[in-house]
Amino acid sequence: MEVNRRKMLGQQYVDRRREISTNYNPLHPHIYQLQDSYFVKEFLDIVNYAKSKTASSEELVKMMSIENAERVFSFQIFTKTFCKEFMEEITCFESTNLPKGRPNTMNNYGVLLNELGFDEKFMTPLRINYLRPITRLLFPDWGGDNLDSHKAFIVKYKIGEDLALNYHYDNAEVTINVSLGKEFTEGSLFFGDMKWVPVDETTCTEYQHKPTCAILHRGQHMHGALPITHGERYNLIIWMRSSETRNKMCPMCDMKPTLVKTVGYGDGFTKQSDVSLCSPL
Ligand SMILES: O=C(O)CCC(=O)C(=O)O
Ligand SMILES: [Fe+2]
Repeated sequence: MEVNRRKMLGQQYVDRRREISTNYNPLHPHIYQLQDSYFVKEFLDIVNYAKSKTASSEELVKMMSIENAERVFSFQIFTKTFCKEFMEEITCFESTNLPKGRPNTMNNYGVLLNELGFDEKFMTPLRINYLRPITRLLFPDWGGDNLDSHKAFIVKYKIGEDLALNYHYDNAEVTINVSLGKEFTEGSLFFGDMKWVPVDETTCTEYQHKPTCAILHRGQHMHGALPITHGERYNLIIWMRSSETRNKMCPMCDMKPTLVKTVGYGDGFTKQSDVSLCSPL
């Protein structure tokens, strides 16, 4: 039953990807290919430092903001121009009648970026060449040095549509969450504790997103998004996965996964494009 559902989801992805690549005319074709010029200098400095032979996590975090929640770090990543063009691209795609898979069962809006064609030349080099040197130092215990796949998507909150996101953990070892804009009030992220800590023993802290900035956290660190009270909020979310870590235990059901072949990265369980039978969010 679950195997068939998985196969059907895989086929739906292939069909949507084909239909979108045939019929969608990108508004800003250049942004589908990652370039250094999309990043602010401070972020490139962080990456260069992280790549250096003598880099240490202690020195690396001094180049970032350390947030109130444990092991949550923030830094500016993209330029304003890039964020604007990226959001214009998403808005342009949203306005079409082309098919759209939604990021997960918690979001009714938003866009899966692999369907739009952002994986090969944008998200994959971003993960390998820029983010992994950082996660290698900050999250070695969560497969930070071998995050070998990802699921990248846009979440969107707007008055009259989705306003907030329930308290949850991600189907990820490490998550990066980038605020793209547009203009919004409220809508802070809140962090509790790791998922195995009872809720009544948890104290939450808030983080107010700032457009162009990224927040990096462990996927199993419980969090949610408070309602926006005005405007529109778009965020780029990349759930980064380590097959080595999750092949031993599925982060969603805490059991050893049973694998079934799929297309694309699936849920990131092996390097051979297989997917677990565990249900994602
Ligand atoms: O809305 C946000 O900033 C958080 C989104 C999130 O946590 C998720 O999609 O997993
Ligand atoms: Fe999340």
